[in-house]
Amino acid sequence: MSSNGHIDNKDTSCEAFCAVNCYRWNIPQVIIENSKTANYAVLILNRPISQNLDFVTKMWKNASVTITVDGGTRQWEQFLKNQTEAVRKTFMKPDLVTGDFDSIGDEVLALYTKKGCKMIVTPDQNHTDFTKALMELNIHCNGNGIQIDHVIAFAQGSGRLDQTIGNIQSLFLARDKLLLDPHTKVFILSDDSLSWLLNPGEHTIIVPKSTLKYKRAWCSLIPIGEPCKYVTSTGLKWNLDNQPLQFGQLVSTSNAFSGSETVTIHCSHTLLWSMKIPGITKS
Ligand SMILES: Cc1ncc(C[n+]2csc(CCOP(=O)(O)OP(=O)(O)O)c2C)c(N)n1
Ligand SMILES: O=c1ccn([C@@H]2O[C@H](COP(=O)(O)O)[C@@H](O)[C@H]2O)c(=O)[nH]1
Repeated sequence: MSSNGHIDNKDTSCEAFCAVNCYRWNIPQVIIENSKTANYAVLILNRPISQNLDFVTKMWKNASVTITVDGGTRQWEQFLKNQTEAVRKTFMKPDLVTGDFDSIGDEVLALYTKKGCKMIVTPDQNHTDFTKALMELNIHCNGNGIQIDHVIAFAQGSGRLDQTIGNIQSLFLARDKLLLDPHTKVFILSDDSLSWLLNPGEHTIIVPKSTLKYKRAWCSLIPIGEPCKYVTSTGLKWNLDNQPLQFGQLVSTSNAFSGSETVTIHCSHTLLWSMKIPGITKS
């Protein structure tokens, strides 16, 4: 085992990582009951917002910190434009607007500056605007005594593939470069897909009832960046039993739920987990 408590890639025995990292992912709390039980930040990345008004309103209003990221500010403005005056008034301005401001557009830049938003220019061209927004979120939280349990980044799988992959890189950077407090978890929400990294270790995922009820609810386990030598799962339609996941070999896409309220995953290396959250998009 490495000094930071993670499993070395060379350490291949299943038993070696059993006692190391245990995680419980209460997804109903993250996505459905957030107002009561969690402190979180919302980030709007530069993709059209496809979730329904009720969901977006709830997520935004109950967030401890809200950030629109560069062209994400334009997307937010577009989302508001499509709402009634009454709805528009209920949305406060974002706490921060960040980015290198190459895609926010002059008009929206001027509008949000005039609204009195805190505009933070992040010109560094070695990191994406998403990654830099996470860094600014950390500075904001530290400076204002805010503790957040998780971050929900509104994104989409559509659009530029390099940006979609870059967003997954941001998940790795947040974890490996400690961009945020280590207990703060980062989720990407694309339409009705929620995705996050599973560290090497044991995971229990509490599955929302809406997902269990939904006939075609899917989930996936993707070995991003490196093969995952051992994966054992319960609660899935196609469970893994101490099996490897690796591109060119086996990758668990289009998996499904068995009906159990919890899924357990025991993995030797990092996996990207994605799952369907029904009822949060417009259609
Ligand atoms: C090896 C390497 N490849 C590529 C880049 C270029 N690069 C990486 S992140 C980044 C900023 C991207 O900004 P963002 O606003 O997130 O995306 P954009 O819409 O401008 O492409 C740039 C230019 C780099 N600095 N180093
Ligand atoms: O196709 C896309 C484009 C962008 N993103 C995410 O949004 C931020 C900000 O993008 P800008 O183009 O600078 O406005 C970017 O860092 C990506 O995280 C995306 O996901 N897909």
